[in-house]
Amino acid sequence: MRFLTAGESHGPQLTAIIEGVPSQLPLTAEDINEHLARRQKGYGRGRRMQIEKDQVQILSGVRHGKTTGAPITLAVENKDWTHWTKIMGAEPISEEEAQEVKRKITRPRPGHADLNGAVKYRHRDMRNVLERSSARETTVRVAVGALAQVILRQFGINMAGHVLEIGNIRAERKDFSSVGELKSVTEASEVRCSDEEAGEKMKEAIDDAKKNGDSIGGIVEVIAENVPIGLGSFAHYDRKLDGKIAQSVMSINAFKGIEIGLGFEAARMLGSNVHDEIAYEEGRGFYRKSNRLGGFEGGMTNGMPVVVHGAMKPIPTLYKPLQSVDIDSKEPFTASIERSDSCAVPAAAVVCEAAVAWELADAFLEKFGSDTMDDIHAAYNHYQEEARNF
Ligand SMILES: Cc1cc2nc3c(=O)[nH]c(=O)nc-3n(C[C@H](O)[C@H](O)[C@H](O)COP(=O)(O)O)c2cc1C
Ligand SMILES: C=C(O[C@@H]1CC(C(=O)O)=C[C@@H](OP(=O)(O)O)[C@H]1O)C(=O)O
Repeated sequence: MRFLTAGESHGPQLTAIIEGVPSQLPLTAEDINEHLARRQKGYGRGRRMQIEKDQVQILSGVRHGKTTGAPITLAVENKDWTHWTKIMGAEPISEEEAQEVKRKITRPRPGHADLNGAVKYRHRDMRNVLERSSARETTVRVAVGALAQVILRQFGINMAGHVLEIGNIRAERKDFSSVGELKSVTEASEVRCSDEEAGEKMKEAIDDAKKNGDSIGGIVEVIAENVPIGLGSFAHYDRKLDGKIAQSVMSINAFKGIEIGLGFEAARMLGSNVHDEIAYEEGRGFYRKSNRLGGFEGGMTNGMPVVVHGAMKPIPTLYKPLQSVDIDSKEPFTASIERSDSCAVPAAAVVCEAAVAWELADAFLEKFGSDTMDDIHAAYNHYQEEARNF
């Protein structure tokens, strides 16, 4: 599969075109809206989330609730667009009108794409950069990830994304018997954290940051269970699935790090405490007694749950302004802002889940075929039987 997204933060809509989705997959807008609503929630978000009510429109590739195998178009409206039609319209306008509508953005915000994008594309109005580099785009990436999860669920692969850390507040690890259980607990929490006590402290940390005009980041975790052995390949660098997941997660706005399993911690430990010993049981086949490596060896899944961590930096737009330099006057200034999230880590957990879901679903279809669901089920069942009896 492949997909492209298009759309600006304050333009009319965000759009995704997804190619390579098999036919006969049951798919409804509700399957996607559920995830869009999850992304909008979470403690620490700014006023924009009160304006938007993200709902997908399925504009092609689905008929009477089932995919046809043709490219699928998903669109999500920006409700805020009504306030921006003049500023963001596609029709040409004169210099005077441009002055009237809104002055050019010439003050780059540290931590954003503004300055690099302006130099690269030679824009003197940095709105041309910030509109597309905004994390508003993650809306439609979540829509694409929701579709990927519909595919995965057909094969019993369940996923959850949740918050492990906000600033220096860390959640206590709890044992859940299933990803579904983890998901229901975390969705009930405003910070999407399974540890109630830590969750309250996380909210306080977000409040403190906000009160001080600051922002705060954190770490999210995504878990996928019932993933078959052998998605991805050791055979070539660009087929290694852990590498593809890393690219996808790092492409999320404000993500500065990714770990699979123990991740960076593995580098500080001895080998005997890192590697997952192999066991065998008649009827079940090979399995591991532990899952420190997060379900990956040799760029391939090993049948254990896939465990991915992503680190999000604090939101760059601060009410406590940072120093910058105007690109026209070359004068220093301290940035002022109208609105911003103070923490978007709970929302980012949903985005990270979508990124991992896409890569897993793509690798799944690469292994089991991608034309029509019946054929994929047959290939999957045959392979799983072989793997159990290997
Ligand atoms: C869900 C989500 C919401 C975000 N909201 C904001 C925001 O309100 N204000 C802001 O300055 N940055 C926000 N960001 C982060 C910026 O989009 C991001 O830092 C910026 O585009 C620069 O990209 P980089 O941090 O990946 O280098 C958000 C990120 C995510 C994932
Ligand atoms: C719109 C979303 O996030 C936006 C991401 C964002 C940024 O700079 O990345 C800045 C803010 O937008 P605005 O400047 O319009 O308030 C966030 O609200 C969203 O997540 O749907």
